[in-house]
Amino acid sequence: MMQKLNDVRDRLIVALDVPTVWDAYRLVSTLGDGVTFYKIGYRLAFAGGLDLARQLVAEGKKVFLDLKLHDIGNTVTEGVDSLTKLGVTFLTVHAYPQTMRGAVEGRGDAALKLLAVTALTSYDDGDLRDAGYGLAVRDLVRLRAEQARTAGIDGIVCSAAETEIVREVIGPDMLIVTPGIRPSGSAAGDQKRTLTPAEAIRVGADHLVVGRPIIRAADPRAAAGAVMDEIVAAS
Ligand SMILES: O=c1ccn([C@@H]2O[C@H](COP(=O)(O)O)[C@@H](O)[C@H]2O)c(=O)[nH]1
Repeated sequence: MMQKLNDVRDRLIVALDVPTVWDAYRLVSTLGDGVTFYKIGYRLAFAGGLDLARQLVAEGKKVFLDLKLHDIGNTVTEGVDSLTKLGVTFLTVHAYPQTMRGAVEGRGDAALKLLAVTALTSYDDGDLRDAGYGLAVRDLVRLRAEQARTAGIDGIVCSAAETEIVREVIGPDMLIVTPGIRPSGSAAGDQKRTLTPAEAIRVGADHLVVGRPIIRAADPRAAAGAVMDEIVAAS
């Protein structure tokens, strides 16, 4: 059985979607000990974020590398093998069967947990149709969750709105990580499938990813504290 993270603070993952490593450090220092888990995505990864990932790990933080890898199986295998050396906790790949099998092979025995991105939380059924898919979001998420479990992936990225159907498919041990979290009253921005922190915890999400509602808040530390209070109260 997979060991799930058990410090309640680890349930909140703050997306470091800032332009520079310097901005990221400033944010990490502002947020302090209340935030233990950070996500590095495209913006920072392409601006020195991989070295930052190593550094944050050395300082005792957990890091989620949200690179959403997708390529031919062999290239994914080799890329994931390189990333196992960083010491990060999570890495995303797109939930295509070849990609997921390649990622599992590249991860080998390393501690890195692989998460499969099912359907981006900025997509609704119309966006999937535009992209050439014949399935509604919920059906695609269900199918990809089944394929992820078969491939040996450790967790699923989906909207918290799909947590219950995903849990039915993957069982109790795999992780469910949910972006598209919006505290009530905060702007959705480009996110289309959103839930509040309390709702996401109540339906069974393991980790909530929050970016703009915290990092663009006038007081990011207070915003993160409010999300954490909701998580604790709903847990
Ligand atoms: O389906 C997905 C997969 C990843 N993300 C990432 O999560 C954060 C969300 O940031 P917000 O500012 O809270 O919207 C962002 O880094 C995305 O790249 C996602 O939103 N949806």
